[in-house]
Amino acid sequence: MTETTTATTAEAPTPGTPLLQASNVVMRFGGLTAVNDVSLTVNTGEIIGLIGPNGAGKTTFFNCLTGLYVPTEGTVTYQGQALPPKPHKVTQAGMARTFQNIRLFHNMTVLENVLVGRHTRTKEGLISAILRGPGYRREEAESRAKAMEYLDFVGLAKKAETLARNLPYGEQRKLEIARAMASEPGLLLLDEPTAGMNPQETRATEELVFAIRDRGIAVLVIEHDMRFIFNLCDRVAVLVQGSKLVEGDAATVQGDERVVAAYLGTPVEGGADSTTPEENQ
Ligand SMILES: Nc1ncnc2c1ncn2[C@@H]1O[C@H](COP(=O)(O)OP(=O)(O)OP(=O)(O)O)[C@@H](O)[C@H]1O
Repeated sequence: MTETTTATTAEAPTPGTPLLQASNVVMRFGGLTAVNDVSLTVNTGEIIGLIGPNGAGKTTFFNCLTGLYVPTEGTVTYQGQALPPKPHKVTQAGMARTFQNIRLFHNMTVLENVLVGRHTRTKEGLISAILRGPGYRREEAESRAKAMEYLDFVGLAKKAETLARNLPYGEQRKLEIARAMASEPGLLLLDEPTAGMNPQETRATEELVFAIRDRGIAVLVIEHDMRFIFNLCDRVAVLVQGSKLVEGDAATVQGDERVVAAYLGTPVEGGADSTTPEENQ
């Protein structure tokens, strides 16, 4: 792996240029089409929201973008390059993500979790980071300083030596964000970052996402909390039953009767029908 020491902010391309381009992505599981011909562009400097009722295909679409799934059809490019269907290569290319179900190393400290997140930006690989090989130790001082910066950024610097499993739930989500940022992405994908948070934590997360954007990192976020999404996002795409129903700014999406119908379970022309009510707090 190659070393990249310059912060993403300094390398960020001109705001408004396409970063991620997903074109006509289809993902089928046997007879089920979980993602149906979805196209989405995220430009530099943008915060884009992805919403939709439970089971609409949001996480599956994320998995297609980040190399966990190879789409049945369609293409995904990052800065104009096709993305290899391997999560670590996608991270290396500049896309990092968090997971709906938090995936931390629970028996490692908060700081160690962020250090693991830096492995794509250091010469030493993930295994060496976990096993603490000699090369890893050499790079540790520099990586440690960087990791502490990210912990400070998300407000967890004081908990650096705490075991991840001992953090309250909301802070575990923040730690996932710090770990993702440690790979110095150009685009951060957040899968339900406020799930399980109280309103105060949710507002703090909103501020955190704005701060991430202000550092030159574009954000694509899945979330069920509508207030959060509409406060935050430049554009919002609505998935219903695997298909993109609407995409636009907050006013456009909120005013679209097909979106209201999809969330309330009213039949909609074109197949977006009878969806169960959503937990849109
Ligand atoms: N690995 C898989 N194998 C088979 N079916 C799957 C798989 N992953 C997802 N699905 C199905 O694909 C559909 C879309 O699921 P997905 O989790 O992407 O929805 P979602 O919009 O993220 O839902 P939620 O808001 O509840 O997280 C669902 O019907 C789900 O059961």
